[in-house]
Amino acid sequence: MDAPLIEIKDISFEYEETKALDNISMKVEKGDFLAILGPNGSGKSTLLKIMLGLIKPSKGSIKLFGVDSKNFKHREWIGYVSQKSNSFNSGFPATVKEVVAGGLAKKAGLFRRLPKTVDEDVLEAMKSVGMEAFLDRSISELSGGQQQRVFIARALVAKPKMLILDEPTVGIDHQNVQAFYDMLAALNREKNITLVMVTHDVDTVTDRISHVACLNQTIHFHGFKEQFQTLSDEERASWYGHSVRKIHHAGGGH
Ligand SMILES: Nc1ncnc2c1ncn2[C@@H]1O[C@H](COP(=O)(O)OP(=O)(O)OP(=O)(O)O)[C@@H](O)[C@H]1O
Repeated sequence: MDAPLIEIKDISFEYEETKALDNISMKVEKGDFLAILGPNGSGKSTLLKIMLGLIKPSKGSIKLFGVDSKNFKHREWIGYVSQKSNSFNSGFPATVKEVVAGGLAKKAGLFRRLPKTVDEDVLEAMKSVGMEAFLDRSISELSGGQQQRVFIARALVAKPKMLILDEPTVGIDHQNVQAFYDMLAALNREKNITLVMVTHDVDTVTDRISHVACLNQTIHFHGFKEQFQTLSDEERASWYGHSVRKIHHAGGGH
């Protein structure tokens, strides 16, 4: 069996006085579509940053693709779409094609030039997110949801094995959120890309994902979504201090 793509063991992290993560252990296996749920300030973004190697835990260890994160050499296997990527300066002059090709920069740095297949790679990435008709448009002309798809294509163009997404549906209206999650589910199923996603859209995502992790400083639940669906509202509320559903609705502006 393949090693887990992410294996976190007994990790803690503090920002000066604030304890953000307390003794977290979890695994992400190849093919998982994991939603990480939790209220504001529960450590979700911090956990993603640790997975990405952007910050180091104060305690514990992390393995990526079976290798200690300190020795892991294939950062291009892990694509990242950050929370802020779609809050784009509307005057930004780049075309969609240029933005997506920019996702090859990490690889290009390695080989000092873009691969000859750049146009094909960009087209393939754009097809995966259903946006091939928009290649020559200016990025600033697109809607929030369309821009978010372009940023996913930008992460996909480097052909990652896994994508980490921090609240990817912020700025996307409710109707388009459904189609957006369908697109992610297709990437997971058809392209076999493992997905780890922070989200507040509990009700909308549960049909598409395979696993759920509930975080509030520590992991209160991590398992198949079918197990998550059998938990009572009281049980979920006891981890959060208030109900997960309430978080979903109250989080509309988040
Ligand atoms: N750079 C920082 N300096 C100090 N404290 C921080 C910093 N970043 C986050 N924190 C604190 O660490 C805790 C966890 O923050 P984190 O951003 O990981 O939560 P989150 O679950 O992603 O929240 P949200 O849903 O609001 O995005 C919070 O108490 C937050 O205030």
